[in-house]
Amino acid sequence: MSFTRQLSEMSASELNDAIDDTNFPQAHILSRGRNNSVCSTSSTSGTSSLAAANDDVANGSAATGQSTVQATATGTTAAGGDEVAPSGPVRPRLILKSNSSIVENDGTQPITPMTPRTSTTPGHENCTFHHDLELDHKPPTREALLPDMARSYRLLLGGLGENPDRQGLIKTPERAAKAMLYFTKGYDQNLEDVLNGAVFDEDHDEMVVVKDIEMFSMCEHHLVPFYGKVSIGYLPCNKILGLSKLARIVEIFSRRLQVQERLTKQIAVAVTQAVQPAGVAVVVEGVHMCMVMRGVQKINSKTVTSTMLGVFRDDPKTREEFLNLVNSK
Ligand SMILES: Nc1nc2c(ncn2[C@@H]2O[C@H](COP(=O)(O)OP(=O)(O)OP(=O)(O)O)[C@@H](O)[C@H]2O)c(=O)[nH]1
Ligand SMILES: [Zn+2]
Repeated sequence: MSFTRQLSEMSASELNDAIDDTNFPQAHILSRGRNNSVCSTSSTSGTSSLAAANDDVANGSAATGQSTVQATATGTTAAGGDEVAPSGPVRPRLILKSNSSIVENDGTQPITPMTPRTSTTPGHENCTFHHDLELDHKPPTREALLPDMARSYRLLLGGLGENPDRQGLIKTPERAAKAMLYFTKGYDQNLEDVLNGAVFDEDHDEMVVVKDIEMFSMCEHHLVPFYGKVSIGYLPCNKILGLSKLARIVEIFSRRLQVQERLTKQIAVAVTQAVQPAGVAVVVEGVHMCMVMRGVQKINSKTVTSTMLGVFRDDPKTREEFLNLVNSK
């Protein structure tokens, strides 16, 4: 497997474009699925006709895996319920336009141009992280950040009126710097490495849900933690993901400075990028320490965010099945 674009290299606006592409009617893209799979590439609007005038389906050759889409996106499936007959309507595959390694361009599809990512800052030409935030400062390795960070923490201690040289605090700046590097280690990870090839061909088209994945992240507004749990569901199109990789995807994006909404979206896009399923659903439940330890001090409040793509967005039955599974004890 080779992704030509890393998700972590996509800017925030590119991520949003990717999401939009899968959710809005204007973005319909129809082409034959990979390897003539029964799951076809398409956008996921529930309003469009994806009637691809597929003679293969009409003449019955769909059973041999030659089909594309002949039905609207909605109603082609109901996970855990109505089975899709091999010769019947097939489930549209979710795609990301921005990722040219996923879209099989038949010449009619607009591909978002790639933004050159190489830093022009001297000494930072080979930087591999922070690109998604478009930061100017791109040090060559994360560890190279430590001395500057430790100096900053030392200043901070002084600013608090503390004596950074007293015994208990002597090593605190270095410890704090290392801790902050750990809290943000997701900047150093990318989807392809994390997946480690654990994408398997499997003739399975029922919902896969991994729920209650612990998540620890850092609020980008206050630099204090928010934590909670993530539940991910997807409807495979003949490709499944190693189960642990869903939790690892959560780590990539939670171990950064975040807002919960973006975290939710990035996880959904990453799963899409990994297995091009018929749909992805992500629900994140978070407790924000900036609302607990300070500010409004609402210790029991929880923030719930969700991203529903593909059939999870278009088909209420599929969405309901996912939410029931997530909410069951
Ligand atoms: N949407 C969203 N907001 C967040 C998240 N984490 C923190 N915030 C909010 O970011 C906002 C920052 O608001 P400001 O008024 O600039 O900062 P503040 O004075 O510290 O705000 P208060 O927290 O209300 O005291 C607050 O409303 C936070 O609750 C998040 O993940 N998503
Ligand atoms: Zn906050």
